[in-house]
Amino acid sequence: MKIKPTPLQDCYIIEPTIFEDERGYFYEKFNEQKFEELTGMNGHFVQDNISKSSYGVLRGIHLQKGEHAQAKLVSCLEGKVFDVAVDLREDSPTFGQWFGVELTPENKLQLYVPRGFGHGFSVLSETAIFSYKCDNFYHKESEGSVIWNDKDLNIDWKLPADKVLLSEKDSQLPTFAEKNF
Ligand SMILES: Cc1cn([C@H]2C[C@H](O)[C@@H](COP(=O)(O)OP(=O)(O)O[C@H]3O[C@@H](C)C(=O)[C@@H](O)[C@H]3O)O2)c(=O)[nH]c1=O
Repeated sequence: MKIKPTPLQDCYIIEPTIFEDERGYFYEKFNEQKFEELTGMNGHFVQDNISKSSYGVLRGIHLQKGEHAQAKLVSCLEGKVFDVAVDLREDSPTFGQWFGVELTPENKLQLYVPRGFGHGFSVLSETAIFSYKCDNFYHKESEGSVIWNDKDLNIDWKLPADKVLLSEKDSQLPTFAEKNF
């Protein structure tokens, strides 16, 4: 397992070590001990989520606030997504900055999105199955959010704007300046 830093503090790309032989391949998708050694972050995750989405779907930008804050370790099991993390920690040197990476089953990359970050992804393939671990439980009342097309964040979601498909909830989120995080 290799850890690559991103421009955002505490946010990492995780690249697995692949063992190939005549049968196919093997890799450790997650190893709590190695993850903690390499990142210095909490590797104890308590909830695993899966979502399936069609081309153009954009989920985000979401986080959980306060004592229900969640770090996420995210990957794509089928298709292709553009995954985005936004540093929403006001005391962070990278506050207000975003980072995006393509995740696919072929590149096998995972993104570690720390607590206090907003997270979202866009679907670039016909369908995509998205998988993520969370280090704190879902708590609906603690949801925070930023609208996907916020002018200050100016995120390039790699999708034509007229193809973007949002949930009812995600089409009415506050702006970055409104600070719902
Ligand atoms: C996130 C979540 C949702 N749900 C339920 C609530 C709702 O009825 C249904 C769909 O929820 P949402 O519309 O919020 O799902 P979705 O828009 O996919 O929300 C997710 O987006 C990505 C970007 C994230 O980062 C995640 O943390 C999460 O916020 O699933 C749970 O039961 N547990 C959960 O952990």
